[in-house]
Amino acid sequence: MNKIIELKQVYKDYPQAGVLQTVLHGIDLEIVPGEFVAIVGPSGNGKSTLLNLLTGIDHPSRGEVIVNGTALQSLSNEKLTRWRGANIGIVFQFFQLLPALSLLQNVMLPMDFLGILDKARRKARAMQLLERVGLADAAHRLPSQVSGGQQQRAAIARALASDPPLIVADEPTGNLDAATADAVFDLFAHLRDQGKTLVMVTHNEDLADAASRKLEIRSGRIHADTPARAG
Ligand SMILES: Nc1ncnc2c1ncn2[C@@H]1O[C@H](COP(=O)(O)OP(=O)(O)OP(=O)(O)O)[C@@H](O)[C@H]1O
Repeated sequence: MNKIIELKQVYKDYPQAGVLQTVLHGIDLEIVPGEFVAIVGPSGNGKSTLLNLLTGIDHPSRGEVIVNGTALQSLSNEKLTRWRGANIGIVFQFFQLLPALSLLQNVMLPMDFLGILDKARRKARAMQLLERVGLADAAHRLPSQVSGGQQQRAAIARALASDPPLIVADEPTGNLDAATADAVFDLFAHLRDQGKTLVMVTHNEDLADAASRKLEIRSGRIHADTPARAG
């Protein structure tokens, strides 16, 4: 079967107090299109590092990362940025909204960057995405004028703007109250029904249980790789 993500013997070392520490130890992983993967495991065990590698935000010390048929280390930084915009929707805490732009402009940004659609359609699509995450009324506000949870939802809308085949999220419900977390949960279920691939780190057990596959990372290794629901 074709794969959307392939990691081959991926290692990541970081210098810590002048000594090289291995944070990921030879990860082999294949994810096929349409999978909904929850990455779980204790804090500090390499989950975010793994997401950074499979989005090309960081590179492995050794090994290969291939996403949607592209070996990420083969791309220049400039090409990688463009490639990422078209292929991956990212929902990370530090991938923040631009403070000087309204939520609507932030959601339009990936489409502006890639030159997708004409301006009127970009705006209509961005508005539609904001509606989907319950933010139609806040579309013209700046990020500083809405709550952390609303910013998080706007970031999810932005991640979907270029209609990427892959969505990668780090704690997507981390900042959200229960009702909003449920709305995000429904949105992800809808994306799964559309055949999108989702890879997310989550401590939310409901979200992890709704995944089709659960990867447990311990000490930089895949400790368990299981279908999240029986059958
Ligand atoms: N840029 C970096 N430089 C040095 N060490 C780093 C860097 N990024 C991560 N680490 C170290 O790598 C290890 C794994 O970190 P990582 O953030 O991947 O863990 P995590 O499982 O995502 O944790 P959490 O659930 O708390 O987010 C930690 O010991 C961390 O201190």
